[in-house]
Amino acid sequence: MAFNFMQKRLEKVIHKVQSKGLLSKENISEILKEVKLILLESDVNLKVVDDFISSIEKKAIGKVVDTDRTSSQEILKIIYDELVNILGKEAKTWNYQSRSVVMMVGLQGSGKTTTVAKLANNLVKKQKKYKNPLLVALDIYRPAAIDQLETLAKKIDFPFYAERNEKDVIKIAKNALKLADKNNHDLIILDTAGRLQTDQKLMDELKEIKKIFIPTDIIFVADGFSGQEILNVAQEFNNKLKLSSVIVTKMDSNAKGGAIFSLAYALKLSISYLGVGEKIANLEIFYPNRIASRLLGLGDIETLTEKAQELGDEKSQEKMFRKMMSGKFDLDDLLVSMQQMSKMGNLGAISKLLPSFGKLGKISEEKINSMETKLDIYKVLINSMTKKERKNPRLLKHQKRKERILKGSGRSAQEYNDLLRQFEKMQKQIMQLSKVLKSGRMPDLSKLGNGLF
Ligand SMILES: Nc1nc2c(ncn2[C@@H]2O[C@H](COP(=O)(O)OP(=O)(O)OP(=O)(O)O)[C@@H](O)[C@H]2O)c(=O)[nH]1
Repeated sequence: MAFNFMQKRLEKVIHKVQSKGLLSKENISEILKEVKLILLESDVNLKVVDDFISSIEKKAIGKVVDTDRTSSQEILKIIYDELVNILGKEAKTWNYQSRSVVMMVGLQGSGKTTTVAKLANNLVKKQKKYKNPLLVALDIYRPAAIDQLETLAKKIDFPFYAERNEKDVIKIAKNALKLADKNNHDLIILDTAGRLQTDQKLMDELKEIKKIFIPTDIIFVADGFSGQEILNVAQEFNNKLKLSSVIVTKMDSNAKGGAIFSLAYALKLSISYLGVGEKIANLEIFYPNRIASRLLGLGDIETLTEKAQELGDEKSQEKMFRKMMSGKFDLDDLLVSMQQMSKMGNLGAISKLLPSFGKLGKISEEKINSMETKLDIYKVLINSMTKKERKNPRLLKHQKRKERILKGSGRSAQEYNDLLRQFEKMQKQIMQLSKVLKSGRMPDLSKLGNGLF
C-alpha cells in the first residue's frame, strides 16, 4: 500500500499529538523531531525535510507564543498544510489537446512500458479524453520491451506500432509519426528505452525523438523505491528535455515514496500519477491533499467515494438498496456485493482510506486478514449453491443440500453454518434499518457492518 512505511510511523506521532489536547513549545519541538526522523528514514531529501520542519516550527511556535499553549488541532492543521505544500499543492490537471503526444522517459526498469499502457487506458477508457490512441515502441535495445508493449496493447485493444528489424530509432519514430498522421491518432504514447542520464548518446537520441514529435508531455517515470540519487537523475532529464510531470511507480509495494517529496519540492516537478500495482487499472491520479490526509491517518474519503462510484451505475445501486429495504436481499445479492467490494481493492487497502481515529479505522491488520479469508470462503460456498438456493436461503437448512454444497466447495460444516448465521444476522439488521428509515428516525449506523464478521 502506498506510503505504508511513512503512514504507520506518522500516525503514531499524530495520535500522540491528539491525545495531548494542548501543546507547549517543548511538546511541539519533540513532535517535530520525531516527524523529521520519519521523513529522513523514508528517504526524503535532507534539504526538503529541513525546509518542511522549519516552516512548521515557525508557524506552530508562533501560535504558542501568542497563546502560551496551542491546541493539537491547530498543530495538525499546520502539519497537514505544509505536507500539501511540499507535495505540490494541487493535482496536476491533464494538458488536454486535440492531439496529445506523450513521451515516457526514465531509468531502466522504472516501469515505463507498463505505465504507457496504464496511462493510455486511463486517458481513453476511464477519463474518455481521447478516442484513437497509438502506442509506439521505441525501445529497440531491450527486445522483450517490444513484446511486452504489444501484449499490453492487445490486452486493452489499442493500436500498436513497432519495427522489429529496424536498428535506427529515429527512422522508427518518423514512420510512427507518418502513421499517426495518416490514421488521425489523437493520443500517441512513446515508450522509450531506459537509460542513464549520463549516457550522452542515448540522451541525444531522446532529444532527436523530441524534435520529431514535439510532444505535448514528457513524463519522467520514477521508481518509488528510488533513494536520494533520483533527484540528480531527474534534474538531468529535466535540463535536457524539460519534463512536464513525473509518474512514480511501485507505490503499492513497500516503496517508501521519499522520492515523491524530493521531486515535487526540490525540483518543483508535478507528480501526475502513482503506479499502484502491476495491473493496467493500477494507476491513481496524484492528489496532494488526499495523500497528506492519508499520511496523517485522517483517511481519504474522496478516493473511497470515487472507487465506490466506479463499481456500478446509480440505477443498479438504487435497485440493490430497494431490494434490501424490502427484505428481499438474498445470497446472490451478498455475492454481488462481495465481488464489488473486491473490485475496490483488498480490505486492507480500503481500510487505509478510512480515518484511523474512528471506529472502523481501529480494525487491526489481523482482523482485516481474517475478514478477507472469511469473505473468500463465503464466496466459494455461495458459488457452490444453486440459483434456487441462493434466492431461498431457507432451503439451505436441508441436510442433503448442505452435504452437496460442502462436497462441491470443499469447505467445512462449521464455515457453512457460520455463513448462514452471519447472513441471517445481516438480514435482521437490514430489516431493522429499513423499519427505522421508514419511521423517519435517525438510524444508529454504528451497529451496521457488524453482521458479516
Ligand atoms: N508492483 C508494481 N510493479 C510495477 C509497477 N509498475 C511497473 N511495475 C513492474 O516493474 C517492472 C519493470 O517495469 P517495465 O514497465 O518493464 O519497466 P521499463 O521502465 O519499461 O523497463 P526498461 O524497458 O528496461 O527500461 C515490471 O515487472 C512491471 O510489472 C507498479 O506500479 N507496481
